[in-house]
Amino acid sequence: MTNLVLFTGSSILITMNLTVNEIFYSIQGESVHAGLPCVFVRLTGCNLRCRYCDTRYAFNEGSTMAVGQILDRVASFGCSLVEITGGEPLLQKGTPELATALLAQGHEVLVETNGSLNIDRVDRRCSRIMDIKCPSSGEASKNDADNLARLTANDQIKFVIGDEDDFRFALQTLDRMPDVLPRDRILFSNVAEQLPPDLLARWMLDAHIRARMQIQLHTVIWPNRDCGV
Ligand SMILES: C[S@@+](CC[C@H](N)C(=O)[O-])C[C@H]1O[C@@H](n2cnc3c(N)ncnc32)[C@H](O)[C@@H]1O
Ligand SMILES: Nc1nc2[nH]cc(C(=O)O)c2c(=O)[nH]1
Ligand code: SF4
Ligand SMILES: [Mg+2]
Repeated sequence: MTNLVLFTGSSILITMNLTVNEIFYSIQGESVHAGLPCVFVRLTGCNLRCRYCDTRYAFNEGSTMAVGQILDRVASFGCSLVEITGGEPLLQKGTPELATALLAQGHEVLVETNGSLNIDRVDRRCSRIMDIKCPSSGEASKNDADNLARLTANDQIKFVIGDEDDFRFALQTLDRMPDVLPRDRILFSNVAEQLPPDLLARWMLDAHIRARMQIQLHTVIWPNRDCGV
């Protein structure tokens, strides 16, 4: 969707609209930024259907907003850290413009993506937090292997592990990966309420893994909330 904004004189600015599910201010619950106050812009729509997805409410529901409206809403929270998530943010044509506009306003910008689409659609000054989907998600065949060569030291990768087969898959993927990311930017998370975190911890310790374990912090803080946090 596009909006046309006409200026006096000869220049025409074309700006994009996006479909937004929710915008909220919370404690970052994932990534290397976990624990920091953060504004979340959750975009509508996803091209995958992971078996464990905790955000199905963002598949279809949303309202149209112009980039400028999103910037105003984000600014109202007075927080420098912003995450664009979804749904799948790289699906929407306006996401690159939104990310670059947030950077221009001085925000630190995280983009959470499922790894099936070209991550270079968004500015490399963003930290792209890229899931590598494991077999138990049912969507591992959608991983774009070319994304591994696009990662920069500012990005993060994430394996959401549902069982031991997923853990082995993650180890094998790391073995084959270019050595771009430091170990603290390689994240292993358990599928909430499916894989007990102590089991994942044991596997990671036994493998002497060079990666960071994560538990979704917001689900610990707000166990009974499934959106808006
Ligand atoms: C809702 S997704 C949105 C961004 C993008 N679609 C993706 O999958 O990365 C955000 C993150 O939540 C993770 N996630 C979704 N459901 C989960 C669950 N039940 N337990 C743990 N992590 C989950 C996803 O794997 C992803 O890392
Ligand atoms: N608090 C909080 N932190 C998050 N980090 C990534 C999230 C996401 O859904 O992408 C998320 C979320 O939904 N809530
Ligand atoms: S890619 Fe992300 S939003 Fe889409 S189904 Fe999987 S976890 Fe949910
Ligand atoms: Mg979430």
